Amino acid sequence: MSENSSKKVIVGMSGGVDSSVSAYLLIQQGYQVEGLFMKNWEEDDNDEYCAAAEDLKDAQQVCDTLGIKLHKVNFAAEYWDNVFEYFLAEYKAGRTPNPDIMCNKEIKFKAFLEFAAEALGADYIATGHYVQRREVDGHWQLLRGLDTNKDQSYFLYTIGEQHVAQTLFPVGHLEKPAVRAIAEQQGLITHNKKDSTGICFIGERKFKDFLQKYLPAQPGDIITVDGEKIGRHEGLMYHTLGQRKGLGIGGTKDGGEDPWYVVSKDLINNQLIVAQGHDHPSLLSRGLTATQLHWVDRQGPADTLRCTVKTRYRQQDIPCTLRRLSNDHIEVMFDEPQKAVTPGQSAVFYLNEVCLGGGIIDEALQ
Ligand SMILES: Nc1ncnc2c1ncn2[C@@H]1O[C@H](COP(=O)(O)OP(=O)(O)OP(=O)(O)O)[C@@H](O)[C@H]1O
Repeated sequence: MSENSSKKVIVGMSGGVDSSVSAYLLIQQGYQVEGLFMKNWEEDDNDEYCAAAEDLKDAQQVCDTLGIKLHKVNFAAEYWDNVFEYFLAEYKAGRTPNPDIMCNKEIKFKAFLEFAAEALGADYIATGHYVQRREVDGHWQLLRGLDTNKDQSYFLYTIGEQHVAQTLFPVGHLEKPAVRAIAEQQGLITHNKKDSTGICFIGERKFKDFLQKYLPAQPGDIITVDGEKIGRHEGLMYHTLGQRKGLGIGGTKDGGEDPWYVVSKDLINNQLIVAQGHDHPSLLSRGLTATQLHWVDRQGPADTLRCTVKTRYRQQDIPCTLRRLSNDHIEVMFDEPQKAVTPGQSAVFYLNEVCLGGGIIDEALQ
């Protein structure tokens, strides 16, 4: 009998392939495995989008195939209060939030973890995230997933060492095609299910219509960096910095047909500020400041640190120097200027494979 057989693991079953294979691998490793499906969003009666019911059906079928129990829980109230309200408030403040990061912090590694430990007696929880963990001198580190294409550490930087210690990531050392192959071999119906996209738990809705249901749009002017009015926008919240498409404006007589890019938002005057050409200097930042910091080791760097940063998911690592301005405020200077550094998005720091933590971008430094 392996020592794992005395440990109970609750796997977050999303109805996707990664969590299906995670549950299978944990069973292979000898753990006592049960699944937990969360519902975090209540659809309207007339909502055409109801993927949650499909996902639950798939999760149940996978658990039946694997011969494990599936529990269900509803965290829609927690999601609304701690993720969705924040998401709306950030949009209102002219920023571009990342609700998936907040969802991991408040739901998967808080509500879910507490429920699994307290109500279901879990020793560990497990998820199908593509990240890894390692214990060094009695401290748990969060590492990037082996599959560089799928690495999800960017979304998990808010989780502290104690959460890493309590969580197993069974697919983090695998490449996605290998995960699908295992699912197929094991006859799991999720083996060819498409990867989820869209906002976590809200899904792939028409984003503009969805946001409009909650925040009234305020149309205003589109102004060039030189102060010339060149069009109208339907609402600042529909635009993000560095965005190229959808401005509804063509070229100008002296700028040729080069496309326009959003370089900033003037909240006071409700103006969208744009510049022409993808390499316009207004699109570039030398660095950023960030707040709402979370460090996996809970301490973070003492003063200054040479490391790398990602200012959005799937970005190449940017070499940088991080300097602490105060306990919850840092300045980060890039070795090379970067495009479209966006307030509200997260800056996540790495030392080689180790995800150190991160914060919310407050200001892009020009
Ligand atoms: N509704 C849910 N109930 C329980 N756990 C969930 C749920 N949604 C996501 N999770 C957990 O969080 C992990 C990461 O979720 P994400 O939405 O990023 O999906 P993913 O990477 O496509 O994984 P999967 O293929 O398992 O859906 C999942 O693998 C699963 O363990």
